[in-house]
Amino acid sequence: MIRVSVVGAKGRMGSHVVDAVNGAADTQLALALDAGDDLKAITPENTDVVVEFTVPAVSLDNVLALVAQGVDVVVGTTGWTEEKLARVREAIAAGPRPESQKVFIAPNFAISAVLADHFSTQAAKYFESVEVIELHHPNKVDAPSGTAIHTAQGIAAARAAAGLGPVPDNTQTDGGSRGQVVDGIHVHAVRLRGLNAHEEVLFGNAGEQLVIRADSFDRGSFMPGVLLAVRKLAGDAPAGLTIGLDKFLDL
Ligand SMILES: NC(=O)C1=CN([C@@H]2O[C@H](COP(=O)(O)OP(=O)(O)OC[C@H]3O[C@@H](n4cnc5c(N)ncnc54)[C@H](O)[C@@H]3O)[C@@H](O)[C@H]2O)C=CC1
Ligand SMILES: O=C(O)C1=N[C@H](C(=O)O)C[C@H](O)C1
Repeated sequence: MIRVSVVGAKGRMGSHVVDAVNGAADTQLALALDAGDDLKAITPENTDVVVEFTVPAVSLDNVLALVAQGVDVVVGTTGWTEEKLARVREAIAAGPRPESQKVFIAPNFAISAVLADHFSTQAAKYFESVEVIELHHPNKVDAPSGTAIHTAQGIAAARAAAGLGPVPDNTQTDGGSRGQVVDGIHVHAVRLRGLNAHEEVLFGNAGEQLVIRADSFDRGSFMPGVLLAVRKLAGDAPAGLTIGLDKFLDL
């Protein structure tokens, strides 16, 4: 049995992870912690893998603490920047298990979103225009979504590798309607009661359009991906920091 501790266990995602861990035949819940609890309770003696779904403001500190305690971590929380990722790599190198420590961070665990991201990166070099729209429940604290940032970054990298220039845009005045620009790609965020997690990537050429869309209607859609990551970290995932569920899929 893989012993799994959950940090952020009372949250929307954390509570689903607790249920998923309790419901799977090969995992068992070790500790379920939330704000105010002492992370030091999680040790290699009681936990094989920690799953961390909290808030962007605290996730880095949680991961650094867990790495210092020598436990492997699956992270679903958003808000990761290159600077924060560098801090995690440094912590692994300076931690108690530099050769075997595993940390896995995924902007999205739903297969539909991972594939939409993957297909968007593939499509990127064939289109002059592209914009990303993400749509979420209004309780979400960050905008744009971590997934949308990741998608935009992947599209921008693919465009750069193909030698494409900037997307065409003759906007002369903008009060914010053109969205946030991530690596040159415009990203728009919608918050609407009734929605869960959705992303649409619009590609355009003269006379044609491609739309790639992923819809997660229920948080249960993230759980197979979370359990896959837990099993990979308890199994043959490489040591060090790994980013993106696509690394564990045969894409
Ligand atoms: N990677 C993925 O597939 C997905 C990622 N997310 C991301 O996961 C994160 C959490 O989302 P939700 O569960 O909807 O948020 P939420 O607000 O429902 O849950 C966050 C939980 O973290 C707890 N928390 C806050 N500070 C803490 C601390 N220092 N230590 C331990 N627990 C602490 C809160 O009390 C709360 O229970 C967000 O960043 C969200 O964007 C959400 C859905 C899917
Ligand atoms: O807060 C959410 O709900 C979600 N957050 C993640 C993100 O910001 O990309 C993943 C998914 O979109 C749901």
